[in-house]
Amino acid sequence: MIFFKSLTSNVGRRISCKYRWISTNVSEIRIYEVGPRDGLQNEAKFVPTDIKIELINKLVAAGLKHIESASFVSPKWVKQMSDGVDVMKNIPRAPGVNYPVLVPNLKGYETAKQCNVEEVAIFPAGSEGFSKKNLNCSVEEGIKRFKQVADQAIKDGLRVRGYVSCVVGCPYDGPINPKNIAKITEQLLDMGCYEVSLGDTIGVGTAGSVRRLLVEVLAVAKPDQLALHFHDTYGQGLSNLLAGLEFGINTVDSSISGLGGCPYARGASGNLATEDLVYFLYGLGVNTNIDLVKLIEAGRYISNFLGKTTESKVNRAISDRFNNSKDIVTMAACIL
Ligand SMILES: CC(C)(COP(=O)([O-])OP(=O)([O-])OC[C@H]1O[C@@H](n2cnc3c(N)ncnc32)[C@H](O)[C@@H]1OP(=O)([O-])[O-])[C@@H](O)C(=O)NCCC(=O)NCCSC(=O)C[C@@](C)(O)CC(=O)[O-]
Repeated sequence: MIFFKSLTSNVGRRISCKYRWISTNVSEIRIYEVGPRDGLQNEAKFVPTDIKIELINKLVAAGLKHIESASFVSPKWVKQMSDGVDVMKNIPRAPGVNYPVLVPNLKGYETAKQCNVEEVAIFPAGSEGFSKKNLNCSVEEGIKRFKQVADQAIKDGLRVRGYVSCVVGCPYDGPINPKNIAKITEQLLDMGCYEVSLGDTIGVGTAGSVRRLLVEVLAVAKPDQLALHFHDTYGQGLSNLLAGLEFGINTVDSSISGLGGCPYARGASGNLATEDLVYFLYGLGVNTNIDLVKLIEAGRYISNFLGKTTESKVNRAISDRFNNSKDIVTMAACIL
């Protein structure tokens, strides 16, 4: 804890010279797990509903409190998410756990409402090219459509989270001007989103481009209204995260086993792995209240089902060397 505080304040001082920004202390991080949605939506092999539910239960058992569990998008667009209703109706909802879902329009919202969700996420794009490919509309049309969803959800007493995707780069339009992202962030906050998650959808960001982005976005939002959502395509996820933490942002999206990617974002790969994030935060002395051993088991569960090697380096390092859970406990205890 002390080390982390001194790290943030030192880096904060450096940033304040260049960007006139004063860092806040971040001693607790809120993790927003996106594995069951962002993680699975790009998987070619259909994951049966009971496996999705078991994955969510394992993530709850590991201590995660915010788990994006499904999306109610068009099944013609993303077949993997077509069983969202069954997932949401059959998850045993644990007290104190938030199970948000992603919705693209009022039709998806109505389905979400029937499933008794407490939070929905809306997701305009940060670029015209990606908006067209992912939502079949312009950025402006997308904003109008999402405002209808936000208005209705707020009227119904639900929480609304916003995403902006392609915040650094777009596979169709190239580099993105941070001012455009700040404008969309402001529009989402004006609609009533309690938080806006900044998505580096194709994982091209670096600590430098993330800092430039945050300087603009933090002109319209407070750090506690933002979340960081990094894909790890170029291996920059953790360094980008550190750049974001320096600005006092304390909500981070991640995906179990580093699963993830968007079917409509060419070149997108997995999200920052939750196991790597938790290990990294433990190292900084930041409180996560997550059981790393149970998290590793959840990652192994879904990777085994998919027949894939985990994308989490932490999970791989531990799983490669130790094959039974007693050894994993020993190893984890040594690391921490
Ligand atoms: C927005 C649409 C629907 C427009 O798609 P469209 O084809 O323009 O819409 P439409 O209104 O013409 O509808 C086409 C058909 O889909 C149906 N439909 C329409 N809406 C729904 C719905 N909600 N639920 C169920 N069905 C729906 C509708 O009823 C119709 O069925 P038909 O009459 O042909 O039988 C489509 O483009 C879509 O679903 N896009 C979502 C794509 C997606 O899920 N992408 C991945 C998530 S975004 C992401 O991963 C990035 C993020 C958030 O993680 C951040 C980051 O990583 O950086």
